Amino acid sequence: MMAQVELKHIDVTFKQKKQSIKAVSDVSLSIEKGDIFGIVGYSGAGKSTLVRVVNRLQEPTAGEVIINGQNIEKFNGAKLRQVRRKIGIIFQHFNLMNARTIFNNVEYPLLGTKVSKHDRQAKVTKLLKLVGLFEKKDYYPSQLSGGQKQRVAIARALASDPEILISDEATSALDPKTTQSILRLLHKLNQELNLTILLITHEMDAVKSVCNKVAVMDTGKVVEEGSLLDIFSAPKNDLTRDFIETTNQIKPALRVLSHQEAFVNYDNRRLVELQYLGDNTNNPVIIELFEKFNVTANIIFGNVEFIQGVPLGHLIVTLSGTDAEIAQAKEYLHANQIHVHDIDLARVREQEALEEREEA
Ligand SMILES: Nc1ncnc2c1ncn2[C@@H]1O[C@H](COP(=O)(O)OP(=O)(O)OP(=O)(O)O)[C@@H](O)[C@H]1O
Repeated sequence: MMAQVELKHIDVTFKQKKQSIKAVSDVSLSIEKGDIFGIVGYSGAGKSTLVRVVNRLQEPTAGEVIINGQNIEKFNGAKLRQVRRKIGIIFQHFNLMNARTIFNNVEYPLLGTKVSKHDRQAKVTKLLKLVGLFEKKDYYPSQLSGGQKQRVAIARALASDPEILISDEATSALDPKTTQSILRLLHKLNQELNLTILLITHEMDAVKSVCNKVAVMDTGKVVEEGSLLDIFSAPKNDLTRDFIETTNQIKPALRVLSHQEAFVNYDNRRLVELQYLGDNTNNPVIIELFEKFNVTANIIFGNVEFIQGVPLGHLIVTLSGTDAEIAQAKEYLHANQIHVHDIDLARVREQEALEEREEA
């Protein structure tokens, strides 16, 4: 299948008087039609600069941008405008026009096109209904909540029938519940309009909710990339792990344990984290450990979530039995595609102290 957006070896360097900043460094990504592709990274990682390259709001210093098989480097004038119309964009601060009504905000991109007044009105009506805001059509932006403003911005972005929607931190100013409702809307648009979405965010939770693919950026580079399920079940990079940790309760659970009396002098081979994917969830493995090896596994904490419809489970358990029995039990778990990590609570405490010092 031909990629819809292909970025090849993109560099963006900003030259200032004394120094130059490499905001994007050798990034290659391939986004297929219908993807909801997450690009996650901390502030300054280069995400916004990278996506601005996609519609050439930012010229790359090096590399190629290929949209629907066409290298857009030499495009200008009408041809570039045409490409840009196929790429909608929404931002953190909505960028609505405060002096115009909701209706007129959404209609705005259609003014000055060949679309007749009648068709414009029909289209704006349809779009406002699609985002659930038709009743507010005569309101002004200042009369709407943040989530509602973002819905207007989405409707406006859809007015030119884009094939691709770039969401640049579009939920970052919203509360968690509103964030989820906007993400659900984006997912609906992806499904119903076959809209390709590029979701730029520093929130891995947002990526986890809607994306099918994700790239993690750090200081201008993509450090890891893959399907959502691969990234969540087998992250390779420390930064990716940090982002994933923000989306589940395992780290806080370990911190609580690390301060409990009962775990002060524990044997760290006996406190383990089990991670399993998909069908393994159904295996009564814990019971088998007892039946086969006489090892009891006591569940201290459990977290199961669905990633692209596949269950991903984490259990923190204590194992009791002889050393030999426990070693056998661990081997058996490995053989059943259940990852086993020994938990080092002393390290958990050190890590916590370190983070507290950094925050102070
Ligand atoms: N026009 C510019 N001139 C000079 N430096 C820039 C310019 N735009 C961005 N930068 C720098 O490039 C780097 C990447 O910025 P960018 O905004 O792409 O990051 P980001 O991951 O989107 O972060 P944020 O979410 O904070 O915007 C930063 O160091 C930033 O200061």
